[in-house]
Amino acid sequence: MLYPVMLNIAGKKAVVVGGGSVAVRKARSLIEAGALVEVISPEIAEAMEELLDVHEIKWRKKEFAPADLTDAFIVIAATNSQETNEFIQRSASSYQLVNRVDDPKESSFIVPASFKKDKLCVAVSTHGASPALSKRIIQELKEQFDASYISYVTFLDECRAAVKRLCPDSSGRKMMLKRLASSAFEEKAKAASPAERDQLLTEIVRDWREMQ
Ligand SMILES: C[C@@]1(CC(=O)O)C2=NC(=C\c3[nH]c(c(CCC(=O)O)c3CC(=O)O)Cc3[nH]c(c(CC(=O)O)c3CCC(=O)O)/C=C3\N/C(=C\2)[C@@H](CCC(=O)O)[C@]3(C)CC(=O)O)/[C@H]1CCC(=O)O
Ligand SMILES: NC(=O)c1ccc[n+]([C@@H]2O[C@H](COP(=O)([O-])OP(=O)(O)OC[C@H]3O[C@@H](n4cnc5c(N)ncnc54)[C@H](O)[C@@H]3O)[C@@H](O)[C@H]2O)c1
Repeated sequence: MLYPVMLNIAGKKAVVVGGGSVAVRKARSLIEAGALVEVISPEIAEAMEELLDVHEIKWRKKEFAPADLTDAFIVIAATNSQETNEFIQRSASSYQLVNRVDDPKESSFIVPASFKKDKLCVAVSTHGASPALSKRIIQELKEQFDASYISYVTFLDECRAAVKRLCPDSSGRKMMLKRLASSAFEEKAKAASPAERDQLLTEIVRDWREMQ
């Protein structure tokens, strides 16, 4: 069983070895997360050239060598050669995170299918059993999270900051935060205007104060 996490890789060096369609997909998501991406490959696909045109990423036009991994936080072994991918993995230090796109069992992490919009991220993995199914599950889940849902999540972020500021005791905070996350509150918040939303938060804080 793998351990699911949300990694902060902003400003960290990410080395993608290979320049084919799989490398492109991984490079794109690393860029979105703010990593400093370096692509190592003698050849790159057109879609990778397009990424190079619009983003601050480096392309080292060469075959992989262990020195390419210096200072890398994350490594993606995405060549079409099993031997090379294995060599990349063996060349990494134990503290570097390595994803081998051809071998989930030997990877220190695998990449889930995901949907990200503002504060909401939904990720699905089948532990490599069926990446195509992970992708389909995400496409189906995506339907549930329309613009009103995303703005509700953004509102919850503001509410959380307000509740932490206003309420010093942890059980009161927990009570309010659970109420904000309830489906009843979600329905009200999604239908409300910004001014009405502020009023909804005020009511929750008022109810808590009355209980004191
Ligand atoms: C989710 C997604 C994220 C991403 O890559 O960004 C992702 N693969 C995606 C798509 C996809 N990959 C493949 C197909 C063809 C259909 C099929 O095989 O099902 C499709 C579907 C398509 O392309 O439509 C083929 C494939 N994938 C792997 C192998 C090697 C092997 O199994 O050994 C082979 C066989 C190669 C061969 O045939 O030899 C391995 C992995 N792929 C993973 C992730 C990790 C496990 C995720 C999980 O736990 O579910 C893991 C283990 C490692 C990793 O890459 O991290 C991304 C969807 C992005 C999106 O939503 O658009
Ligand atoms: N994880 C996934 O989601 C997934 C999906 C499909 C396929 N795969 C696996 O990923 C592999 C790559 O798929 P692809 O479609 O991107 O392949 P591809 O053939 O399009 O690209 C391979 C890339 O690796 C580069 N390369 C080869 N040897 C190299 C070396 N020694 N050093 C640096 N770069 C080197 C090539 O220049 C090329 O850019 C497949 O062979 C398959 O095993 C994984």
